[in-house]
Amino acid sequence: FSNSYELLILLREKNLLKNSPKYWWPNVGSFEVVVGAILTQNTKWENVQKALNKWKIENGELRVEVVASFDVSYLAEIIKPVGFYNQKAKRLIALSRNILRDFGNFESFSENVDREWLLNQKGIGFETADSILCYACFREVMVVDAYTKRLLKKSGYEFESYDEMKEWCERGILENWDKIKSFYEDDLNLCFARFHGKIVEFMKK
Ligand SMILES: Cn1cnc2c(N)nc[n+](C)c21
Repeated sequence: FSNSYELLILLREKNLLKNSPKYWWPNVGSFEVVVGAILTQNTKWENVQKALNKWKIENGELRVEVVASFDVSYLAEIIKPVGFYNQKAKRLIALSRNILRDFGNFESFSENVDREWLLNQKGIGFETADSILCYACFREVMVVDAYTKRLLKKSGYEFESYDEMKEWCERGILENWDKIKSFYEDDLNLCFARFHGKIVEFMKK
């Protein structure tokens, strides 16, 4: 493939998201995605699901107001399966408090947050910030991760930086946006959400 549009076409034929939620990440558009994006750092997704399921059994749906009120030891106990649980608990509580301080609630955060604000939060780097923007805030931005890097490297592409790889992934598709729109029946096509999900599922096989 010579650009990301052609890569998307190749991946689409493999029907990689048939067992996944519509936009791949479970509960897109929710605060749960923000939590999952932090929890999944340096661990397997299965561990994140374990921690989230345990959490929801005890506390019901994840809400930013509730996390902001947790003490670190209580949250660390719940998220133990993901590793680095004290650090992640501290960061999730601080992030939740900053969301309430700067935006008032999750809905306003989802509409108004930008990458800079996220990158200023402790424990949020490029991949976590872009995951939150894409899957929690419905922004058409591409998430690139170790799977993306490996796939592109295998196909002969080398990049100097995260942002250069992200730009390559976005450019090819944006240049063919009119064709893309015809693929997806609904308006909210979150193309990059599916594209990233397909790459991860392809590389996990
Ligand atoms: C949402 N999400 C984040 N990281 C994931 C992964 N590695 N594998 C599968 N899923 C669904 C994931």
